[in-house]
Amino acid sequence: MSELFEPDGPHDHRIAAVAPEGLLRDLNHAGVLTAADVQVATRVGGLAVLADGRGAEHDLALLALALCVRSVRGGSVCLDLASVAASTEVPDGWTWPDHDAWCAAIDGSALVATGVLHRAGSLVHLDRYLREERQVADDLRLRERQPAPGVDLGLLEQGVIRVFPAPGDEEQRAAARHALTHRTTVLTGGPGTGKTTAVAGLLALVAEQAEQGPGGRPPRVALAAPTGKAAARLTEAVAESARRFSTGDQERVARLVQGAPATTLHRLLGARPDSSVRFRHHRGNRLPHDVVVVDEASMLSLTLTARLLEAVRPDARLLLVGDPDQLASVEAGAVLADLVAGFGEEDGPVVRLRTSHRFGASIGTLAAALRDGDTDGPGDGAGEDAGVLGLLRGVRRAPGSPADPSEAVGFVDLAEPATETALDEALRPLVLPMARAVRAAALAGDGAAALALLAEHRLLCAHRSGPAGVAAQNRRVEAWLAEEDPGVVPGGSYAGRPLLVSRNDPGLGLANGDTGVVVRAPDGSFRAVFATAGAPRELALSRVGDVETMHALTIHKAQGSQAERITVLLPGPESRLLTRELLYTAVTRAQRSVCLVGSEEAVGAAVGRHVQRASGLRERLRATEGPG
Ligand SMILES: Nc1ncnc2c1ncn2[C@@H]1O[C@H](COP(=O)(O)OP(=O)(O)OP(=O)(O)O)[C@@H](O)[C@H]1O
Repeated sequence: MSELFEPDGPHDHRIAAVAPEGLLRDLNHAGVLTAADVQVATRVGGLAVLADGRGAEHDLALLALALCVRSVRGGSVCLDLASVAASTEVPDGWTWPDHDAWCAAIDGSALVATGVLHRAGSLVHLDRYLREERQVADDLRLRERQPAPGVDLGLLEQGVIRVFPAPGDEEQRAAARHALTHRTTVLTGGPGTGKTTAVAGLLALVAEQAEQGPGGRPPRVALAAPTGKAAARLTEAVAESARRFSTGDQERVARLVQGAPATTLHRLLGARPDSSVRFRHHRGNRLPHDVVVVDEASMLSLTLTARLLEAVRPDARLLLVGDPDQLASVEAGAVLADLVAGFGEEDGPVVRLRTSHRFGASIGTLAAALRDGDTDGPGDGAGEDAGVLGLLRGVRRAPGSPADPSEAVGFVDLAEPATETALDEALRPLVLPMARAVRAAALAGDGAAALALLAEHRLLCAHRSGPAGVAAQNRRVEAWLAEEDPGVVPGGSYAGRPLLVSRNDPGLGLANGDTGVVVRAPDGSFRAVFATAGAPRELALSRVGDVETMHALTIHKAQGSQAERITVLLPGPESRLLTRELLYTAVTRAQRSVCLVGSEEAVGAAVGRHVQRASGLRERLRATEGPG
């Protein structure tokens, strides 16, 4: 979903200076198309006409091209002519072209003749995305047709029962059997359903099989994730999950992980300084690994998936792990959700874990209601089947009530629009005690304690700016701290200032998304201590470059991380960032309790706004032979 903008006036930079009269200009002035969308469409349209040698380009074809560019900007892989009308707000009096006339104009255009656009049914693709979509579907289908990897089935069965012995481990046993006996496994499940534990078990079983193989050579394993933070967490989480296993299996996992700690997918594929979409590993120079595991696969874009599939050896095992209901990649594509929908859950590579081993029932119930998009529930809004609002009404707290760690879900219901006073009153008891405790530990010079306290609570916002955004909450918490303690300088650095790393810095050993805190050293100077994989990392403040204050952070940045207690501050219902996926991702960051702060209207708006990313991938995967 692309965001609309409200032009400030005729000189707004998003208004195209030279848009010719007609459809494009109308939609640009209405804030549907940006100047860039219009300029790309008119420039490329002009070039296509020149190459094609016929007359001027048809307005309707240019409109499709501009909307394709807009769709990609909003995360879709293509434009869906059938749904664009329903999902796009247009000015009064605007009418969408007739579907058949639009298709005919596109088909007869120079844009199609020169291969810029491709139409199949109601989907219109830009060339690059069509090629990537076809490649992903073809590579996956080819992998499905490969002979199953050779395994000793007797040894596998013994191993599966040893690693996952309990009756409650059945889903993980099935996942491990699938992953060992297939080239491709798409392992999905909500938070805490034991995906990481299943990965750890799979590694133990692959290692055991290799011990019996020729030469006993250990398998070459790559663990990767789309972001540095998720990769660092994966290394730790796999080792941590293996603690459930016998000593022998723990050692198997430890040997594999120590030899190859998780890395970002970009680094695994071999990032090149000259290109962000081409890598050192590709079809002609495959990755050497026997097993490639990609975690947080909901964040995979179509382009990165295409590059991954062409780099993995055809006979290697590939395991994509993630929760398809979470926010998708910032770039175009919702590949994991497409794989789940396209392959279905029977007989294909998709294996789903359903039982949550982490939450108390209520966070799980709220997450499930959000996933199903159930606002009010089928009944009277109470009891087991209640929808999201029914559940929240049952746990409503008065603004100003303190955090209650015994309650897994809470809801502070604010009238719309929330005033500054109401926000202050609601947030203060939920956020300030922890900020104070972090400051006290930091003043005492206890970096480890300050980091541990910081990890207990996160305040999450949808937006960076605006009254319910991250920047305003950072200012709010700093003002509270400064009121009671003049040592806190709002906007400056002070003991207890929470930090969020905003750029990878391999030189300092910091990854984008790492968290830290400023502490007072024994000599009175300030130092920054970061929670990185392994031991905390302490640095002089002067060496730390790209960091932000983190009394609050965006839900997008929190994806892939967790905290004991989460407070979610909802923006007003009009916010177009507010979607079901966003709220689901926020709620599922909580390990013990979550409190939503906002209006019922905002909750309703989030549940009702389901991100639909247009893509042809699921249809391609459903078809035995792709649609071409
Ligand atoms: N079969 C099981 N029985 C009981 N507890 C389990 C089982 N599998 C995993 N757990 C525990 O449940 C918790 C969540 O497991 P795990 O981290 O593997 O889930 P996940 O799906 O990877 O979660 P995330 O949402 O963090 O990706 C962990 O504390 C783990 O030890």
